[in-house]
Amino acid sequence: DILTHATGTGKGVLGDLKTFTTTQSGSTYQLKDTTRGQGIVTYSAAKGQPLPGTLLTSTNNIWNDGAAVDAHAYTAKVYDFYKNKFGRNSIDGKGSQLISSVHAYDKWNNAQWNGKQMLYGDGDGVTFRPLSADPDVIGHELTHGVTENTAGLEYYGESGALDESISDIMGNSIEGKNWLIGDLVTLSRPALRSMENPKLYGQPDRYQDRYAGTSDNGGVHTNSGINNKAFYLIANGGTHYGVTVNGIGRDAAVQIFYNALIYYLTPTSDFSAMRAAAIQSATDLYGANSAQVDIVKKAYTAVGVN
Ligand SMILES: Cc1cccc(C(=O)O)c1OC(=O)C1CC1
Ligand SMILES: [Zn+2]
Repeated sequence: DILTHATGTGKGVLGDLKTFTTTQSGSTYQLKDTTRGQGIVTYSAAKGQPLPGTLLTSTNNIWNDGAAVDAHAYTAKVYDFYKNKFGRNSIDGKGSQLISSVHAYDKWNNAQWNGKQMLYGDGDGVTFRPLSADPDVIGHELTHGVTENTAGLEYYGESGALDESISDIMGNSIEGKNWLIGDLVTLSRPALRSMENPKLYGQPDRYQDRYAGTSDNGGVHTNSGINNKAFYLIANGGTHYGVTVNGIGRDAAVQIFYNALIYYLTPTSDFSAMRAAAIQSATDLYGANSAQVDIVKKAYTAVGVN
């Protein structure tokens, strides 16, 4: 069969109509976008099929699986963000295929990068709705893949919290609005995490209040709040524990963190190394005596990281 790309239409989980790129193969359409890197391919892993599950197809290019529509359309949005803003071609920089499986497991309140692909649960309808419905979730999961291919931050303790924070920072920058993570998919509360006020959802907002226990790989989803707050202060500005920081905007701030990720962070980087990496990236971009470098220093001082 001759394979040509086509434009599919469908409603996302929240009932919003969207268009996305599909592949026509004879009289069938596949949820496969061959116009981006080596492809964006979206599967259904319903009923516990072995991953990635069943490639989604349609006979008329009109799609009614909202979770799949969102996963496919938002993965293209994340791909375009990395390509257009950072010149990065997919997770590995070489256009590697972006594979997503929706309906993973049973009422799974989780989203995951499993080292090879993205997985999205449907949620149980109490805690979460289907997790691919929020672009910051897709940006978060795909960024775990980018981090693995770059700094390789170890997923434990402080380096693990940085891995989590970098994923939140990229996911938030891709969504490009508010400072909440997962706000479109959480049902039992307004959001999963707040970068503006981490304490709203049980995260520390300064280093001295960090979690030092062993649960959740040493608190990777808890202590990420400290670095998320530093990003918020650099991007938006604010006064935190008496330290006032002027914001430089989300767009400039995320460039500092992407450069830190690909040039300076290493598998065992801790919070202090994150501060140094962000200062060095700002120095590279704006000069040693720039206002931006001073803002980065102030933000990390505000969250107690020196
Ligand atoms: C919902 C969830 C549970 C456990 C791990 C993750 C994880 O990917 O670390 C997860 O996904 C997120 O945090 C996304 C950003 C909302
Ligand atoms: Zn994560």
